[in-house]
Amino acid sequence: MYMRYFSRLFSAMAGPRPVVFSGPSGAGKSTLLKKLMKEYDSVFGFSVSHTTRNPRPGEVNGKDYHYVTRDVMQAGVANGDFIESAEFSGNMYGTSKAAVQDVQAKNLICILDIDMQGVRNIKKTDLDPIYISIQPPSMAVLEKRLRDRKTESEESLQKRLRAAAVDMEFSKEPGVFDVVVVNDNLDDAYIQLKQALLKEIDKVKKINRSS
Ligand SMILES: Nc1nc2c(ncn2[C@@H]2O[C@H](COP(=O)(O)OP(=O)(O)O)[C@@H](O)[C@H]2O)c(=O)[nH]1
Ligand SMILES: Nc1ncnc2c1ncn2[C@@H]1O[C@H](COP(=O)(O)OP(=O)(O)O)[C@@H](O)[C@H]1O
Repeated sequence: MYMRYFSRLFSAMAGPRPVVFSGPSGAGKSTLLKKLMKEYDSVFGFSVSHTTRNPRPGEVNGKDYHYVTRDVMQAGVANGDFIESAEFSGNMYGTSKAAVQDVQAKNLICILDIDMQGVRNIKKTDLDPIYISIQPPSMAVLEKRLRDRKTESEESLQKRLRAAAVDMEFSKEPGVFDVVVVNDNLDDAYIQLKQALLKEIDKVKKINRSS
């Protein structure tokens, strides 16, 4: 009870509550969070994860991810530099302590885009974020979006679809997510997302106005 109170108090002192975005690969997390960060650029900051996967065309090192080798990533994890890390579709991904601290130091709402293992692990920390799951309307739509995105090999696509089926079930577990947004029509999904975050957005705007 007291521990919970103090961890809340400390996270309040550290700045606004972070937001976790999770959901299947191809559900639309990047699309939605980029829209959000564009509209509210002085409110949200992105936690730049590390990954061992190769950059896609258009992705920028240090902005979308920190692209590193497995050796570098494993050394960082062993050194305690990461809040959480996971293996997804044959690659390592992880949130460094520095990634979150960089955003919180600017008094911005820190956005984490992480898979379901990341969600489970973040729940064991005192980060206390708002958990949002972005889900596709169906498996068929998800597959079409992933194919149309043209970023994955057939093997990678199949791995992502297998993980997606597990993720869709996970999102239904009671008490895991604060909000589940089904991304069918993009504009509707975006409105739902904004609705879920409005209170936190207003808080940050107020704090930043008065400082
Ligand atoms: N646990 C964890 N998952 C991450 C992290 N960064 C990205 N992911 C997840 O890794 C998965 C694959 O990401 P990515 O390769 O960018 O593919 P995409 O989701 O299809 O664009 C997605 O589910 C991301 O949410 C991280 O730092 N930690
Ligand atoms: N509501 C939507 N309707 C149609 N296409 C969408 C919608 N949301 C996202 N997309 C497209 O689907 C693909 C996957 O979205 P993306 O944001 O990359 O997903 P994620 O980050 O969850 O892997 C992208 O090509 C994106 O442009």
